[in-house]
Amino acid sequence: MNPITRRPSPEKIAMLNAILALGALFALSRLYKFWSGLKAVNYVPGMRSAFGARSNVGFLLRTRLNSTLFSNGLFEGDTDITSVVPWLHGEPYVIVSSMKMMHQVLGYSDTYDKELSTTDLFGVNVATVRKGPWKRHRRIVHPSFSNKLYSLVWKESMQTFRDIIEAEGWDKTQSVAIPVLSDLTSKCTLTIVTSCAFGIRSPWSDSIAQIGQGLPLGKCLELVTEDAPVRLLTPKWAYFLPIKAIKREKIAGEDVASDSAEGNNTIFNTIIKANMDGGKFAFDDEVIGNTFIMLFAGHETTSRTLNALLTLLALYQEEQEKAYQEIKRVLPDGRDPTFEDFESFTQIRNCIQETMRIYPSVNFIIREAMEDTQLNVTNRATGDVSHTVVLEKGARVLVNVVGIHRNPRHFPDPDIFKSSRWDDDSIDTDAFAGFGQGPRACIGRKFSLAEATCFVYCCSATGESKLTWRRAKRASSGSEEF
Ligand code: HEM
Repeated sequence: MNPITRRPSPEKIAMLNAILALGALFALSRLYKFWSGLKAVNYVPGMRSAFGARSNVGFLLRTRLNSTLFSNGLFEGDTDITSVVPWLHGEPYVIVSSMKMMHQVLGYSDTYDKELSTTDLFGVNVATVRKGPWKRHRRIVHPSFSNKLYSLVWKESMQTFRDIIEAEGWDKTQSVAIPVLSDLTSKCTLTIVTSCAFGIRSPWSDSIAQIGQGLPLGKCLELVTEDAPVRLLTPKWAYFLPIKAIKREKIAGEDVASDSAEGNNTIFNTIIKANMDGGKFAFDDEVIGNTFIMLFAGHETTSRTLNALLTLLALYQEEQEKAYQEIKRVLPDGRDPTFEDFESFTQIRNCIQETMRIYPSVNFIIREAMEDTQLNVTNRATGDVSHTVVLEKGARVLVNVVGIHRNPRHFPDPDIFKSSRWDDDSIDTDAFAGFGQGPRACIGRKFSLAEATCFVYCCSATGESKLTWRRAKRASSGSEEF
């Protein structure tokens, strides 16, 4: 064959050149990304990987980085600092794992602020905005978090548990096997938070056994999104108009300015009331954003905590017994507890806190440096400041909650579930970051503690019941039996 005829055409050569040039450009851009990442963390030693600690692509591909970083919590080395610098996708982070360093980052100073969120699903809200507008947002939501709301949380939690027992037929059987515990806790917390946030009470009609992997979150959100924007955007006088879309029974029947109805203690109603100006609603996106964030901030977090709590109580029978004895002590007459009894359940609260220490449902908290600053780095063995690291404006710091909670300097025998450590005065409770720290700490702390306390009571109140844990027959199914 004539070799000349085998030569690629000029078009092919041009295309090949273009591909090579693009490849070279891409490689250069990744090299630049890596180099600027190293600079951003000021060359703090740590992981150098394809994907960053919070890279969505990394999460999708389930890279080793994402799983090892947060499950181990601690790192090799002499200090409580490390870093992650990705070269393919994601942001570089300095990672801190001690109480002192956490306080520098999350404390009351203007040096650090929230990392700007790229997506605000339902609009700007108190959890995502930066310091400037944050005070206004916090003022919008703060009135909701009162004892009136916590009483409602308590009542709804009790009611939800009664619904579960009836719908699942737990009162007719000696033992209950829960195939996937997270299905139960997730549905439970969603039911409670939608009820307390919006006054929407969904019946526990679908058995969790039938639900399997999928939860009716979509259905709930559908209900919520149907009502909320209409209510928010409709002036009061418009309720009298013969328009079907706004003349819903729910909306038309409610006087949002009145305090008399019990349902008016929902987060939604209180936010609306707090934003009424001379009898008119001060409608805007912020009210929507701030109401919806409660669903997201308050649902999965509490669900994961309940999941871990029940599992740990089942594994540590003596801790479960202590909680049970406390219930009998606080309620000797066998009555159901009310929210007024909440503060008396100190043992249960210790168990919840200890669960959140070992398995925090928010396992890292991120801040961005608003100015050039210095971070005082603590020594792993002594806790003293060993050196300082200079960070430039824009550097991102990840507070490793798991790392702090499992740091033996703060919590001796960190891997052991020991509720009594919270009665020990020598423990520095400021090292607990389960609900965050500083001005941006969780506003829903008491909400979820009340919910979880009530849940533990309800579990023990179904007769002389006992939580036990059995390994699932099929290891891959992840099911737990109680
Ligand atoms: C066990 C359950 C919960 C955990 C572990 C949890 C954890 C946290 C953490 C760690 C923060 C601080 C985030 C940061 O500093 O960047 C936070 C903030 C927040 N949480 Fe929770 N939370 C829980 C339940 C709730 C509930 C039930 C609600 C509402 C109903 C809620 C609403 C919020 C809001 C609005 C913020 C933002 C506060 C602000 O920036 O001013 N959380 N939460």
